Amino acid sequence: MLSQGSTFDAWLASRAVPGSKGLLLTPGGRRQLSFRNAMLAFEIAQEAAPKVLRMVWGRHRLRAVILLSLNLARGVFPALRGYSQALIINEIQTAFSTGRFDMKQLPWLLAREFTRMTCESALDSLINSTERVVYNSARLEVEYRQMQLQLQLDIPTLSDPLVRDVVHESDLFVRSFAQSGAGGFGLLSPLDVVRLLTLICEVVSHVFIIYSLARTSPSHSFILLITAVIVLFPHIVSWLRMCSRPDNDDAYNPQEAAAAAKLEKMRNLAYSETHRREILAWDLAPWILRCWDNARRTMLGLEQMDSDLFKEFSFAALFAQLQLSLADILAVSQNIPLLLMLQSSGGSLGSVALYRNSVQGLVYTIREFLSTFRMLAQSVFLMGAFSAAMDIRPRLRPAKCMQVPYRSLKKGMRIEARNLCYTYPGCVEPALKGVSFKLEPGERLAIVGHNGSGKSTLAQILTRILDFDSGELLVNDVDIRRYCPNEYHRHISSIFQGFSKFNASVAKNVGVGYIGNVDNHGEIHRAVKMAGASHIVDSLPRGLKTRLDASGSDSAYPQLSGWQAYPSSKMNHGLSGGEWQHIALSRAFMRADRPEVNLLVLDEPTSSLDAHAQNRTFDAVEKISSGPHGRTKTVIFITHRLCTARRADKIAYMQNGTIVEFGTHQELLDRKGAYAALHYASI
Ligand SMILES: Nc1ncnc2c1ncn2[C@@H]1O[C@H](COP(=O)(O)OP(=O)(O)OP(=O)(O)O)[C@@H](O)[C@H]1O
Repeated sequence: MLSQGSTFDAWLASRAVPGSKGLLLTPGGRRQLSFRNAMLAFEIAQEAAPKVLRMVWGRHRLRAVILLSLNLARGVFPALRGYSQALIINEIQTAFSTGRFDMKQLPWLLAREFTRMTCESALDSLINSTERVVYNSARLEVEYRQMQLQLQLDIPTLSDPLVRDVVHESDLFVRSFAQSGAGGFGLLSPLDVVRLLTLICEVVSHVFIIYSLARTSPSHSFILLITAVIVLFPHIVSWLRMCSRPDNDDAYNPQEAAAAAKLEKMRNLAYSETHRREILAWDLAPWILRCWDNARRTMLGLEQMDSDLFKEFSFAALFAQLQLSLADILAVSQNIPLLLMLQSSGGSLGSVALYRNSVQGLVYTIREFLSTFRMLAQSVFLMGAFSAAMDIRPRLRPAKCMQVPYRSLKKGMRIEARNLCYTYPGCVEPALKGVSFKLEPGERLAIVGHNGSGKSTLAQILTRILDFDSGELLVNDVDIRRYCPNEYHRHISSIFQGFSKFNASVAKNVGVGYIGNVDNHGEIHRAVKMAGASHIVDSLPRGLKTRLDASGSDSAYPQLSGWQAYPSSKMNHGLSGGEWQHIALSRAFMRADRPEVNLLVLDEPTSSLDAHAQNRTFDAVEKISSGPHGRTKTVIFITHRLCTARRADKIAYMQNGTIVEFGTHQELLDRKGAYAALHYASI
């Protein structure tokens, strides 16, 4: 759940597309430079910055202080460099103008310059090594927190699009922590504020030098005025240019925002491995490319330029010409202060060189400062997202005061559902309507019904993957909402309809079913055997070590001539649908027979298996869920095959999101209702 604090509100407000009602910038979209956004950034920084900086700087407090001090010191060095070099030039000039070449001062000045250079290099390398430690530990901290967040978010929490967006931008914030502003995505982390301080220091020292030099001239006010124009003009021009032509990748109006969303969708589709087969089989490539092209054109403003060619061309050309002319005038005018200074009594070649060096340094530093500042301003919004994301509480996790420890029953799990209702987010029609049933520990329940009748939804609610909207679900006579999902999951083994396939070895694919035994090949072999999959594993080239191809592509393509051969040991092996189902069953069996597991939930576990394999699987389930003294686990399975349903103690027949018939196979047949009709139709 998102805690709606002021950081979150300000972050959300910053994403609003100007002039649209409720349209938001795509996650990661750059915010416009405006007064409103500046205020929002300030609001976010006020609340989030101390929190984030405390989090990341806490790891190396002393080093962080050293880093800050060294960076401030570094800011003075460019001015010192100019000053030291000016003294050397002056000494040489004096020698030439007086004709006395003893130059006693020169070795001393050169030694001083050499010392300065050595100190600067030493300082730079000290800063780099300190920066590496501080940045990397900060990076580790934020990356760890982001991973932790990502792993604890449950499906109901992630079904909120705002949560997904805030997590996305939070992830971008984490990526901005690549060392020393090299963010990789043109992002800067808040730690790069240090760079701003260095640049401010540089500006101050250059200004000080220029002022000191100009002071000696009678026309110092004029020199300072011209210098200010020379220094500030390029920045004013580039600012004006930026205002007239904002960055093309940013969506600042509703059409661009819609295009950005479409662009993202098409890009995801093009890169998706999951959809690759359909894209090829249905020849979707031209359509994807066309949609992408249209969206990209809108984003880049190319359509508008095409239709408004003359206006765009003339404006751009005029602007560029104007800029060039003014730049020429300024280049010439740079010499005016130099001439004035040379005329004054204190004017010397050294001071002229120093002035030039400082003016150029100032122009460069201000440019650096502005671009760093602009990037940092964007990172403030990402920092807001990170800070808001860290406060997300997974919806399924109960508040501490509500939590109850799970207590196992010997014979399995007692489950009682009372009037459960659930509607998927964004849907109107409920998927579950007033579902009620009761299961005693150790009982086996088969859920049957037509497609879309709510069977899988019910399975996900029973396994606490989804929450329900209303009603009650008691597990061992306790409200399921009072159990911590992690703890509850320890007592369940499940297979879902669209089970996971990993691009990993067979051993890993099976072993993750009980992570404590992920490397225990003995246990993995046992689970594989229980699932009747030994013959599949034995037929693979490297047995349990064979890497599987989850994308469904055929790994046995012939090597194209001229292409570097990929070692066959690294090639992933494809499996058939039924073979994958055996792997998924083995995974579920990794934990199914553990004593702490009280419930097995199997959603169509044998849908791709042949009749023999299906019977063997249900025999295995029966064996796993029974001990020498009777049943030990409750079993719930979903099936479309009524011959397997009759193996259960009870059958729930679902229709339109609710259980319309509930009882034993015989009771339901005697009732002569929907189940009986389906049963007779299937034989
Ligand atoms: N993620 C989802 N978002 C929105 N609606 C969904 C989602 N998943 C399922 N539904 C809808 O909920 C209803 C119940 O779906 P459910 O998957 O539970 O049916 P089912 O009985 O398991 O179907 P099947 O036998 O085809 O697997 C359907 O109307 C379906 O369209």
